[in-house]
Amino acid sequence: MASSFIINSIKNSSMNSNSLCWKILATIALMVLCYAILCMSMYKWRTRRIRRMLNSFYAISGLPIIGSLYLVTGNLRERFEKLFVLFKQYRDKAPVVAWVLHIPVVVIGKYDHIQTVLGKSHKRNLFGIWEMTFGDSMFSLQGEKWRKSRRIITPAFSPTMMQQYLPVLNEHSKFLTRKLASLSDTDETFDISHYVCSMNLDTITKNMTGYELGSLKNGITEFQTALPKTTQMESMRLSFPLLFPDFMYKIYLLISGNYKLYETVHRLPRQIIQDKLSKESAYKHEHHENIHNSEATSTKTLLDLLLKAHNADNTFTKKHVQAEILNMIALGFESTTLTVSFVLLMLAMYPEIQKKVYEEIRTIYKDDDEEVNIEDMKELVYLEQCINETLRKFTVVPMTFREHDEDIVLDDKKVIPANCRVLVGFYGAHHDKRIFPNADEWDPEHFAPDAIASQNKQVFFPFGCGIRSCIGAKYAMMSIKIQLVHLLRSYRFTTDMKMQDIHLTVDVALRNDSGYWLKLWSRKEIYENGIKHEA
Ligand code: HEM
Repeated sequence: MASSFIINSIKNSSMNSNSLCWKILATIALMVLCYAILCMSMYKWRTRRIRRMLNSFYAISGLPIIGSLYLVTGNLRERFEKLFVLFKQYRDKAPVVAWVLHIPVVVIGKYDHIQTVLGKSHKRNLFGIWEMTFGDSMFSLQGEKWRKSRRIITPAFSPTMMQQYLPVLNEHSKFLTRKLASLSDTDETFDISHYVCSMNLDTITKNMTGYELGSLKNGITEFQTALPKTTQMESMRLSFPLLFPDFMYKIYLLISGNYKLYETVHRLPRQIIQDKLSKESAYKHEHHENIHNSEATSTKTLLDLLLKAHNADNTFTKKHVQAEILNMIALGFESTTLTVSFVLLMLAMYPEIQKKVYEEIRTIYKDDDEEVNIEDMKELVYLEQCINETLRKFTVVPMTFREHDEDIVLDDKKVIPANCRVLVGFYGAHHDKRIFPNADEWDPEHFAPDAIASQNKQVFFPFGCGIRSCIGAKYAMMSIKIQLVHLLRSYRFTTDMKMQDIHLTVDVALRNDSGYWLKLWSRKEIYENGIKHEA
């Protein structure tokens, strides 16, 4: 009797506490909903001019609260496929309006609109995405702060500095070529991007900071594994409106245990700076001289420029230096890795074109060990056509966002209102058949000298355009060419992959979800042993 009384009271009290819990949760949910509705109404009121002006634009359908995001749900691969279908569907109607939650976004994809918008715009607005990765760097900053960073960093890409980068690029490319020898002349396929990735990470780190990472020699670093995960997570954020506010995203990271990925990513620039400062202090100690006059601090790398700026101006903090180093390494190594991997995959799929590239390389370089320099590179016209075609077909940075302080009149008299976000679709412009007749194929003839001469306008934006275009464009092209010359003059690449095996995904960059699976055949071996595999 007593025990059943106790059990009943426990049951009652747990039912009571359960229902109390539910009541509290329901009240919180109601408050959150009311707050969201209030914010949205205020936002609508503030943006009434934008909405009125956008009435003349074709609008992609949107649902309450989530807007048009329901059209591009799924994993990154599914999202890109859906985006591509949407792009085809709305291509001729562009510019169109889509809705990210309740926020209107004008989507443009025609080359003349891109030129107009990027020519006038200084402000990249990515909905706060990637800010946790790239923080206070030039990539995320706006206005005067961005201008200051860009001013400090620009000299790192001067002609003199570009000359200085050549030895490391040549040396690392030779090392990669030697390393691949163990994989050559067997029928086994391997994903070339893993090797190219390590090499590019080592190269950009060494050239920008003087730091030896040694990931190609010693194996993949934790930075290399963590970085793509953070950028992918941040891209997925766009599909989950609940994760838009930074504090919600941080809670998610803490609960899922992914916060440590960010710690790993941010550890590398800290370590590089620490290493540099320790070396400087050891040098100073040893030579008893003012470090600022010493050889050890003469401007050799981007890191030297950044530390100099930091010493001269305390508003340019150590945090800024760290962010800029991370930004350069991250943006630099991923984009060049993807381009080199895609070019090799395409050349493996098109042996006739590979043969033509090889012959061009051989007319300039007779010896396998010859260094590649800036003057020779100008003669690699056909190789450059192949690189450009790859950057067109697989636009590594397929889109960006802008926001303007003033109205922008597009050529056909449509006006994008001030303070309205714009999604700039480079990928769309690169797949316009009026400009690139064979747009769905990989066809280097799109960039043949005659074809380019007939286009007296800018229609190709691999590195963006305007004031916020890629600061590393020249470095990237130089690095890509040097790697390809070293690899292609030593090996012939083949693949079992077909175009239909390529499945694109997009986070901060466009990549092939199914990898870059190649076989390679040593050219010397073919030459010496009689023609086993015709080059
Ligand atoms: C194939 C290689 C590369 C491609 C396709 C590429 C593409 C781009 C594009 C399209 C933009 C402009 C985005 C926008 O307008 O919003 C950009 C910006 C940028 N890129 Fe690259 N990039 C490459 C290599 C590099 C390298 C090697 C570095 C550094 C060494 C670099 C550093 C940057 C930085 C810092 C920005 C931001 C510039 C600013 O906001 O002022 N990129 N890149």
